[in-house]
Amino acid sequence: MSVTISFQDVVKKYGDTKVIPELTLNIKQGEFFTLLGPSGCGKTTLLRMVAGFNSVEGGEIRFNDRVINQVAPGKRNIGMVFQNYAIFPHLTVKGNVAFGLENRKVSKADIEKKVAEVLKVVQIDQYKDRLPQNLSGGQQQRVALARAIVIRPDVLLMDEPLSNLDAKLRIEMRNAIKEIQNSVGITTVYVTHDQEEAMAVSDRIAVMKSGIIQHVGTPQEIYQRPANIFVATFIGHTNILEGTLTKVNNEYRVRFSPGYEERVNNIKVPTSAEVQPVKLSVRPEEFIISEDGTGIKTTIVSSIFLGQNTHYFADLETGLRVEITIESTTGNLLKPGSVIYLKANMDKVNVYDEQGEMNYTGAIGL
Ligand SMILES: Nc1ncnc2c1ncn2[C@@H]1O[C@H](COP(=O)(O)OP(=O)(O)OP(=O)(O)O)[C@@H](O)[C@H]1O
Repeated sequence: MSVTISFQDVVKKYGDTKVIPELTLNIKQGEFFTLLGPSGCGKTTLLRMVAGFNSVEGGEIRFNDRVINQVAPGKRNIGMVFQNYAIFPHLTVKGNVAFGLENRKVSKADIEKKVAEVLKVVQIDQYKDRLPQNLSGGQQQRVALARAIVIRPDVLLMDEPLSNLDAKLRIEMRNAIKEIQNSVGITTVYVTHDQEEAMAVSDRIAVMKSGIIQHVGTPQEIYQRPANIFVATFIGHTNILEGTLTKVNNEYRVRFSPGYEERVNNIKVPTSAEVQPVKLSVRPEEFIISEDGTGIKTTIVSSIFLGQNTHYFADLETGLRVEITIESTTGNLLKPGSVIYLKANMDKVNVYDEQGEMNYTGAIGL
């Protein structure tokens, strides 16, 4: 049976170093939950704590209501998939998948039935008698996944399962993993440092930095309203511009510096300051070329034609280089040296305090 996983003030120390300080997080039953963050932020450490391979130095980890801090790894009913597959080279596909069940003393007839079922789910039943060396990387990863889910675990843990595959296969396999997880409904914790992969597979994502969760949300929430500038720049591309936020008659206006001023909706500011410096996050696709000579003055530096869109690099008068994505037209590309004026789609702009720690902007009709 699939379970909820909750972390309450969980601490991990290696020697005297706290790599995870007091982490609190709740993962829902059946959810596909991803830990995402740069190398060394503590994703694998946290996953290994759930698996029971790492000790817990403080707080509690629960499966449903049961505290599992002291439960041995073999008693947690967990399925695991790693980057290096870790399948047995001397066993056939069927033998690999049956292994966990044989260890659990399941009857022969039951093993046959369960293995056949799972091989169908992961779509490798036609290779059931092959040895792993005669399978592609993607097929081997399917075997690893089959082996993890055949025992009907309460929790499925995956640590960078796709990083050994080439780019095309990664996309194919991430779709397969998402579909398989959906069909079996096991609570899944997935670790990756690849933000695009995280967005593609997850119900929710926790973005981590230095052992601390920066933002937990759906892929849309995290992309559209990142909690702070670290998250905004880690997820997709964005431009961070300087500006000021002014309150006039209960209405907020943003001024890009240098640039122009425009009204913003959905702003919540904890201070009563009427004018304050802010940081503005504008994704490349949220710039609009202004036709009336007002806006943020920029000079085109270079362009990359990507088919449907053209990506430009341009310099502001301050020297700050920004990225702009514009739908390609059949006309000419903007040439290096061309001066254009930019405005931003204000509904999609994120307004942060001066430190970039707090997002003042509210939800976008999610
Ligand atoms: N056994 C250990 N002893 C001491 N420090 C460790 C140990 N394992 C990990 N660390 C440290 O803990 C921190 C978190 O490491 P962890 O492997 O969890 O990061 P990660 O986010 O999974 O990184 P990556 O994406 O590179 O795998 C790092 O600073 C790492 O150097």
